[in-house]
Amino acid sequence: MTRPLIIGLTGSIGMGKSTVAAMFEAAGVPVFDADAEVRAMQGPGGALVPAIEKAFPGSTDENGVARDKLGALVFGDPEKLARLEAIVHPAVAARREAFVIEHVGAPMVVFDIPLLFEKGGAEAVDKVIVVSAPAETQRMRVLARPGMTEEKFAHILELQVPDSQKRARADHVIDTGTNLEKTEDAVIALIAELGDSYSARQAP
Ligand SMILES: CC(C)(COP(=O)(O)OP(=O)(O)OC[C@H]1O[C@@H](n2cnc3c(N)ncnc32)[C@H](O)[C@@H]1O)[C@@H](O)C(=O)NCCC(=O)NCCS
Ligand SMILES: Nc1ncnc2c1ncn2[C@@H]1O[C@H](COP(=O)(O)OP(=O)(O)OP(=O)(O)O)[C@@H](O)[C@H]1O
Repeated sequence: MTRPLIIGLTGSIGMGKSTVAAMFEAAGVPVFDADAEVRAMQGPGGALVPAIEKAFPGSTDENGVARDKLGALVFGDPEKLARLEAIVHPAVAARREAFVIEHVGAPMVVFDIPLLFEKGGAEAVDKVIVVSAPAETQRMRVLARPGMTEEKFAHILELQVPDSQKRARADHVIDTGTNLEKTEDAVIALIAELGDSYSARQAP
């Protein structure tokens, strides 16, 4: 059986990636949510909790990883962030591979990966979709979130590949600067186009 077409879905903070991923899911495309996998493995009894406690003593409790505490420790300290990534990323990669095997026979699957360009992985997918909106729209969305500050937003942006570069490297860009209906129409049209490319791959 042919492996599904693997689509990497990415975009900078607040660009609407989660919303667009939900649109793919609603259209019947299986979506692997890297962030959700990380949260599950960092949650109560999660597989990564002991290793994270060992590397960052005091960063976990009975509810698993205290993400706000760990975030404050690692964002702003590249060496610590790299140490955390060395624990988290191989585990996510293993879950991703299991997901593909589970969906052999499906025409396509989406990997929702916030840091696809930042952390490598763009070469491990067949197509890259970048979700994007004007910078001012992104800014308004992000600053409206509870607990977000100008400083935190600026710092996260610094850690992320700029939107312009992501757009340039994408196979497809989904614009979320318009309304949800237009974005959904774009998602449906793209699924049809990618489905055609899958059929072509299967042709003898
Ligand atoms: C440090 C943690 C616990 C902080 O969690 P918290 O809920 O406070 O923040 P959240 O995950 O929402 O991240 C906030 C912003 O920072 C960005 N970000 C997260 N991890 C990283 C990273 N390794 N490098 C650059 N940016 C990052 C996110 O994309 C987001 O835009 C968490 O981000 C984490 O475990 N990160 C390491 C694992 C990782 O790389 N995850 C990304 C998906 S695989
Ligand atoms: N056309 C659109 N497409 C997508 N999202 C939209 C659109 N119009 C408005 N929005 C809103 O923008 C916000 C985007 O948030 P979302 O959580 O999807 O972003 P994200 O890129 O996943 O963010 P993060 O990387 O921070 O997790 C949502 O509140 C969503 O309702």
